[in-house]
Amino acid sequence: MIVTIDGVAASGKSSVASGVARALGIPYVSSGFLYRAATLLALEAGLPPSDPAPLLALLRGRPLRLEPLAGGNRVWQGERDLTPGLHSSRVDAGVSAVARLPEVRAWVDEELRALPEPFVAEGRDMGTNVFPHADAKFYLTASPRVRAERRAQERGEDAGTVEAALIERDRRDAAQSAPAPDARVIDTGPLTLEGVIGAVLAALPARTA
Ligand SMILES: Nc1ncnc2c1ncn2[C@@H]1O[C@H](COP(=O)(O)OP(=O)(O)O)[C@@H](O)[C@H]1O
Ligand SMILES: Nc1ccn([C@@H]2O[C@H](COP(=O)(O)OP(=O)(O)O)[C@@H](O)[C@H]2O)c(=O)n1
Repeated sequence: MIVTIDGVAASGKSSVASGVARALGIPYVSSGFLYRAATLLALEAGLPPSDPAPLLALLRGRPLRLEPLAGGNRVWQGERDLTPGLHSSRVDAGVSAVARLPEVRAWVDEELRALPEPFVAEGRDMGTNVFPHADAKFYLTASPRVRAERRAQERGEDAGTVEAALIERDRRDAAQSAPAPDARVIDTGPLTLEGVIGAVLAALPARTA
């Protein structure tokens, strides 16, 4: 059984996916962590985002492992835990360019499709491209201002600066981010986190919930 939760940046995907997964007693999978990990490694190695070959060689030479824990995902490269470095402003700013590369998308898709069911998968194209046959699909939205205020509070940053960066990342991600035609779209703006998790759980087909 697969439930997909896609949406724009900071719309609540990982918090909602985690809450839904806990309620169902299954793991959740953050596809963005793999894009972020690839970006971190590219930045560390000084690789240009326009050239996928050296990055793919690096990813295949020292494979990454996504650990889909219910409370929060982790990404490992051998014994090194990459997770603490995945949410810096530097990775935020570079990730869309890396995620645009078809070779990197194929690598992420392959990693995700190898994971054992059941799980809740969150990202941008889980319901459209990676798991089109998912049992239930959701797409989360909220205004840039609401999302910026939430993320600024989480990171202790200025809401105006965060909002500008979110709008720019939405623009760069537009090509790889769209609701599946059969996804239920939820505006999380007027809802609490618990409210969104409840709405998702209430909309699951009987055999899934
Ligand atoms: N409906 C909501 N109401 C209030 N805060 C929320 C809601 N959904 C998410 N948040 C908060 O917004 C922030 C961003 O959520 P997150 O799950 O990281 O989003 P995403 O995975 O889409 O980037 C977190 O601090 C989270 O607790
Ligand atoms: N399925 C996915 C997931 C993420 N991504 C890319 O990875 C970036 C980081 O994703 P994320 O889900 O961790 O980001 P947030 O929305 O949590 O800020 C996005 O801005 C996209 O560029 C993607 O292209 N496709």
